[in-house]
Amino acid sequence: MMNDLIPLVNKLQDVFSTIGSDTVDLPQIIVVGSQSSGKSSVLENIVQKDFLPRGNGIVTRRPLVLQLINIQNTEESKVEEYGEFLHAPDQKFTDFTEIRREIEAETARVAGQNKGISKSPINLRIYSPNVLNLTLVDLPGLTKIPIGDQPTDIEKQTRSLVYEYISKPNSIILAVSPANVDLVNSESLKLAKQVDPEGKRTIGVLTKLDLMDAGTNALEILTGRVLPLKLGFIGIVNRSQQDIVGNKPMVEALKSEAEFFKNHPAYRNIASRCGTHFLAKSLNNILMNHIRERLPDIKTRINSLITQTSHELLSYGDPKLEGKSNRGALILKLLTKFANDFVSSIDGTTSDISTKELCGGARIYYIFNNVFGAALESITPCGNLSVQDIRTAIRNSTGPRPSLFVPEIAFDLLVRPQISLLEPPSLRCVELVYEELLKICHSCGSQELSRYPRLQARLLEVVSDLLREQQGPTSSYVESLISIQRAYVNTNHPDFIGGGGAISDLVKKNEKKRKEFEKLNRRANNYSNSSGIHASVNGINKDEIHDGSPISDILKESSGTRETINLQNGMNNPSSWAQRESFLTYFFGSGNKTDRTVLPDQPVPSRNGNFSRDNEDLDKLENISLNEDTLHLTEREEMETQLIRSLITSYFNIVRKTIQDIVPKAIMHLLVNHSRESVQNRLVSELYKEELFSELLQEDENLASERQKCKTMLDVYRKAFEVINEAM
Ligand SMILES: Nc1nc2c(ncn2[C@@H]2O[C@H](COP(=O)(O)OP(=O)(O)OP(=O)(O)O)[C@@H](O)[C@H]2O)c(=O)[nH]1
Repeated sequence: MMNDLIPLVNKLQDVFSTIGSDTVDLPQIIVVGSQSSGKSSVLENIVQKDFLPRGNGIVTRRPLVLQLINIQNTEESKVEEYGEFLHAPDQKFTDFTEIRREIEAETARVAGQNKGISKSPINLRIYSPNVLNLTLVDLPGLTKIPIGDQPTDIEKQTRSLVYEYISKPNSIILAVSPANVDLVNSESLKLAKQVDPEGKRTIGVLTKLDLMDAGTNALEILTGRVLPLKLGFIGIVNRSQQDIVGNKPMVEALKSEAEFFKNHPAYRNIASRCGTHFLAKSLNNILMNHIRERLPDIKTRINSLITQTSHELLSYGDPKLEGKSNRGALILKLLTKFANDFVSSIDGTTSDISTKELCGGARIYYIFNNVFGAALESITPCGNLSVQDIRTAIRNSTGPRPSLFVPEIAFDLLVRPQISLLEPPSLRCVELVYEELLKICHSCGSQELSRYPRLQARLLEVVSDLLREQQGPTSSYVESLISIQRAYVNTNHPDFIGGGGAISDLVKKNEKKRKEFEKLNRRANNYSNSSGIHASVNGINKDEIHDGSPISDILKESSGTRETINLQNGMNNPSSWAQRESFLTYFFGSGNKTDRTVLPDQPVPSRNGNFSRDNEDLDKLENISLNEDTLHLTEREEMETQLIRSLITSYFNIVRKTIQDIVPKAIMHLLVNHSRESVQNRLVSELYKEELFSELLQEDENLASERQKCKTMLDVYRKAFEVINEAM
């Protein structure tokens, strides 16, 4: 069972190499060393074959994933040693020189001739009775100076490649250092220390022990007294350059190595823990234990990858709905999903509600309450009406001769266009909601739907058409809501300040005040003209008028202070009370529209401010509004203007309230709810047609390939899981 672990990881390695992903950190031994430290020699010794490229400069320029598989000789026959590349699975390399050539060719193919390095690994598997099961990754040697046409940042590139491999927590670092160089200068150990500071997963390999200066030895290092590594240091003697040139056979080299340790005075006692054979055995043990330790975690990891990837695959579409016979069901499903998304977005029940901005239904309510509300509020009821406009209206409604009820006609005349001011914001409100609905429908849809861009486009088209169809009638309806308000000016509205009831109340109140005042006045006279009492009477009266009387409210709303002062002065003067009352009744009658008080025929001011009973030429009268000197108003005109303003404001506020209330209701009913309720039916009736199916379900190429990739990954993970399950 233990011995099956390395082949198991080899299998996993192969499985994962097909997708070129390192989503799973598999246990493997990474060989790291500076150039000429003897890396290749160590590997060749382990394999007991010459098979690695040799030469000057960096020879290893791509990671080499070397899987060693032990095969046993049978009693009858000796098995054949051979190598196999993952990139050429059908080729069996029995000649190891061919393997070297293939590595060189494959390196050049991807990394170029004598140039830089590449991250993409070469996978080589060697079957031999002389190897123990092992998986090693040989990496480019750490270099300092670029040579040939190597890129100037070759050192950085190599380092980052090495770093990438050794920083994975499941990898074991085989740090090769030559014994004839001070250990503190070992590049491989320096790098290993960065990713494994406690030395838990680093094995030190000391090469070139035979090249150390006479009288020196590495016993201190090999026994772990210089640098404590949990997995220890192992001393090695590889073939020298001379041996290589002289083609010294591998078997001979291993023999010489064993002799070296056995006979060396310093290493004699630790000879059994030195040399290539011991290294291979140790690595095999270390790797097996390591795999056994990591396997449960790896299994869990693969399991979660399966879940994750199945989920992702599902997001591309239900595999049960694949195939021609299921096209109808698939379209229906996608239509329904789209319609449901649209509805739940409006209802605010969608699962992925944005937290960054208002959207969907909430945004529609925001439009109603804030945008529309603010737009209506910002209209000043008489903002665009000058004193002159009002007086011109009064004069125009008077005609050539001053007649009855003139200011009421003027009020009517002036208030209608003011009501029209409510139309643009109301129509804008319809537009905003329409745009929001369009936005909602653009945000509906899923990964699955985006797989079918034509269907998606048609869905959007159909819903946009539906919305557009509804927008027209909604706007017309809202327009007519404003027209309705303009059609009849209801001065009897209970909230209207000029309403019959309100005015008669005002008149009654004023009458009461007048009587009280007269009573006080009489009493004051009885006190033989005591000046102190007079003052107090006047004081009381003034306060009362200022305090909450409807007319003073009207005045507060007015903008012109001059008019206000005039009117108030007039009211403070008891003698003008009768005149004031008749003035109010003149405007509004005595509370009964059919029974209006007729004002005595009074003179109307002409353009030069004089009263004239003569008939004026109509044309001239119209021109008055253009004439500067007409701005001089009589007291009476000021009062009229002021009152008309107040009436317009009061009436406008009533209409505005109604519009603010009714327009959102109309939009909800005619545009939002209607689209919400009919979207599903509309989509089905427009798109659920057999003859459209194949066109609508044309897949997006990119997404189709993404989905395929996802499917392949899932297959790989499932296979890996199976492999582990069989072994555990
Ligand atoms: N005498 C002796 N020479 C060695 C030993 N190890 C390696 N060499 C020599 O050192 C030189 C470099 O060895 P390689 O195995 O090619 O070193 P490398 O680390 O793989 O070098 P690159 O592939 O260039 O990164 C060769 O000439 C080897 O013969 C050793 O233990 N003793």
